[in-house]
Amino acid sequence: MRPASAFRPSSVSRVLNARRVCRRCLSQQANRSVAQLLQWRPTEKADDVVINGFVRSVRSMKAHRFVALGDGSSLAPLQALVQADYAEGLTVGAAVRLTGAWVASPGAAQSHELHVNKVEVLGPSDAKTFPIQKKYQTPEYLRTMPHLRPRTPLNAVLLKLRSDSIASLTQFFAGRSFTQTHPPILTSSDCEGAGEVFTVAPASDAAGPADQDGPGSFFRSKKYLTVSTQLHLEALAQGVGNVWTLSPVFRAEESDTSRHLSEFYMLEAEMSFVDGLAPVMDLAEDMLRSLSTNLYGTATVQDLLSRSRHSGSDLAPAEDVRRRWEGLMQKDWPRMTYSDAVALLQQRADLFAHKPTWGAGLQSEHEKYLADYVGGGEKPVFITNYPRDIKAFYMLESQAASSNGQQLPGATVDCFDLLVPEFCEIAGGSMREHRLGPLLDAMKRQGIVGQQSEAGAETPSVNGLDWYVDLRRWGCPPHGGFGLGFDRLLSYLSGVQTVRDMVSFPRWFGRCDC
Ligand SMILES: NC(=O)C[C@H](N)C(=O)O
Repeated sequence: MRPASAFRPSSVSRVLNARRVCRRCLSQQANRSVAQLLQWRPTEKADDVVINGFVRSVRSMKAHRFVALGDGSSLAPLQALVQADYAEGLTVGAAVRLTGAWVASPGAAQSHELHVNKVEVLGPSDAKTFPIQKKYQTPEYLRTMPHLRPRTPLNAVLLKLRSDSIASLTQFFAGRSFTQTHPPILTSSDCEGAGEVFTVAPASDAAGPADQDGPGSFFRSKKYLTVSTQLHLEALAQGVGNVWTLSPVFRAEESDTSRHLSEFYMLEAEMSFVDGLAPVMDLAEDMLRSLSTNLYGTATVQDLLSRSRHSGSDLAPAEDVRRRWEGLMQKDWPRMTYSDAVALLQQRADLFAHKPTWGAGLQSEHEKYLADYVGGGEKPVFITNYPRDIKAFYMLESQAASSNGQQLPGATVDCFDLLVPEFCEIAGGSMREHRLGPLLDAMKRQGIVGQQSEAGAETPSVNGLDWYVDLRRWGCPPHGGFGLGFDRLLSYLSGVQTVRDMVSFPRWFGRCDC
């Protein structure tokens, strides 16, 4: 315990010199963050430093209090020393403004601390009922109060990682002259054809699904929340060339897993006049390498990587997460065809619960093996040219026979899944079928073309996708693109084990709390 006099405000006026002017600039900055202040390590005491924040914890000594103050800008809190007689209202959760002297700290846990001479309680908090505590709280418990969870230091750093990532990606695409677009959220069709759409209707149509389709309904036919903006991006790419978006998408999957959400952000890019799959994969690879290289040295990422080990298993060990960043920064990610991948898996069939079979989708145990084995447990891996019959109708049939020589041209499609170690798939893309006839054939094969023609229509009804078919009628160049699960990527890069804890307000099967 230190004597109270050690943090009494100094009234000694000092001669202004250049260094002092600089210090005054920082001390008077109105919106300086805790992170910025923690980086400032002056050798002399700096008076009149003002900081806003929330009280994370209070440790009471006889004559004074140690207050840990956070504002979401860093995992580490700022330590403030407050005389006991100034400390009224300094309770856990309170929003406060503290003014004092910024001085070197004798404690080992921090280089500097604030010796407070003025306390303003701007938003009081009843510490007895405030549910967020400094001690470890399980992710399951914190998920029950998503409105308060952003106040936890980890959630705040994750929000910063998200923001920094968006800034970096925006810069990447602008540097390549991609146009950022806003495709619609309400759509007329299920893009992937997988039937995992939410329908949209006014609350006044609550009478039932029958009311949501037909001339009496709000939109005069059934509408959905988008599952992927790809189809609209294809239309936009015909207007302005290469395009991208970061949009919310919605999937009514009844999967209760750590990797699935009902609402998530998908980064999607579409390239126009592109002759093959390789440039599309190059774009995805360059984008992720640029993102990881740009962000690795930032305070946010270093904060995440230097965190102390949590007592729970809700965060991957920092050294594993560091390896993920390093893997993304490496060049020349392996690319392997699905046929070669299945052949490789079949050699190790003894390892798997599901037998690897050509023509079936890869199970996550297969993807995990491929990511670990082909990518050496570090580099992401592209698996390409999956069988046509397990992929979406819009993918371009491969012109060559399958790489194992056993399948004819057209048995596979020009597509890829991007697998990362531990997490498996984070992105998928393809060349799109840009020719009218083959596209209609694929839609028929997959049962997307409706039974009866709409009155006066020249072609059979294609379940709300007539406009998509139309894009092939007038100047449709070869094109392709990909979609990347943004929240899943951020989970991978932060070490958060479930995507539900990556998103502040997660929605998944059975849960949409506030
Ligand atoms: N833009 C894309 O290629 C993403 C694709 N439509 C998907 O949902 O996986």
